[in-house]
Amino acid sequence: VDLSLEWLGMRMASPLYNASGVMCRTREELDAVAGSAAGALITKSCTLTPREGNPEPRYHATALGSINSMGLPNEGYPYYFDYAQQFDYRKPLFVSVSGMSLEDNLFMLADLRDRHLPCLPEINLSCPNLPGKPQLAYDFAATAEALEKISQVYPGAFGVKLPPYFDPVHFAQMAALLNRFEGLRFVTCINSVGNGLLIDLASETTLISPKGGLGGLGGDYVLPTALANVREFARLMPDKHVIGCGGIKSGAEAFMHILCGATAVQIGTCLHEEGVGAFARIQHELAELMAQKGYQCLADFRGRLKTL
Ligand SMILES: C=Cc1c(C(=O)O)[nH]c(=O)[nH]c1=O
Repeated sequence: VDLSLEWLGMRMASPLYNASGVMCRTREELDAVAGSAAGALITKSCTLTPREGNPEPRYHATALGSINSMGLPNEGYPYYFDYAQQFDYRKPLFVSVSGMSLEDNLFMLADLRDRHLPCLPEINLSCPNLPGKPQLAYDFAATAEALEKISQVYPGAFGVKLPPYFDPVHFAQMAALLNRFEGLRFVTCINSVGNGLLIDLASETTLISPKGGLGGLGGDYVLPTALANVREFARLMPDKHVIGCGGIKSGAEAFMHILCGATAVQIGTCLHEEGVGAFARIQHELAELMAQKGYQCLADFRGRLKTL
């Protein structure tokens, strides 16, 4: 069974890598992912200057997934761009960019452009946890304006991290918008399902502190929404790649994301809870499942979900 893939001029030995935000804030974490069975790695979304993030507790895992309101804690963009400068590129590296404003994004992307590095930017349009800041990608006009400016500043291939959408009209509107941008070569679906609320029954208290306990959901809670977003955007944007993210904890969910059309898949909550060993485990499970089904490679089943 062959788990390798080639896309946008990059080769990956495995379709699995980390979701931005998990196991990627420090050099040590990034090196751990780079040294694991992961097929690629991506950095924590960065801002112009370092950020502490929201008050703790700001992450909590349950049997069904996770809730987080980290608040974009990161070392500042030079830290990650310097990491990208010294990286050996034995596997693809992506840098996640999530400026606090369009100007900040344009500034960081111009710096990245001028470094002429092999890494690709994944521009985060969907952070749900900045108090007072709505998710950009839920404002279609603002998203169009941002992508116009980004395309003018950044000539290379780039991707965007999208929030989940929940309405066929929104899938269609967003896809039509994104299809206008040639340089936009991939979308990562989905970011956490924003502003959920989890409660500790015994103490009658929220599980996390920021925003009155509201946070982005990951894990089993979000798999159906993630699969729907992957399938819809893969269908509506046949010339772009869709990276699947959301609810992957075994070979089965990785298979489902690829069946929906995902080129590669990112692991968040499961990686946070299990550690980098999750990559080899899930990869093995995926290979087993493919062998049982008689598939030799990912292209044998990618995007082949059948409907009734
Ligand atoms: C970049 C901020 C994000 C964060 C965060 O740092 O709070 N959490 C998420 O689930 N998704 C994000 O995009």
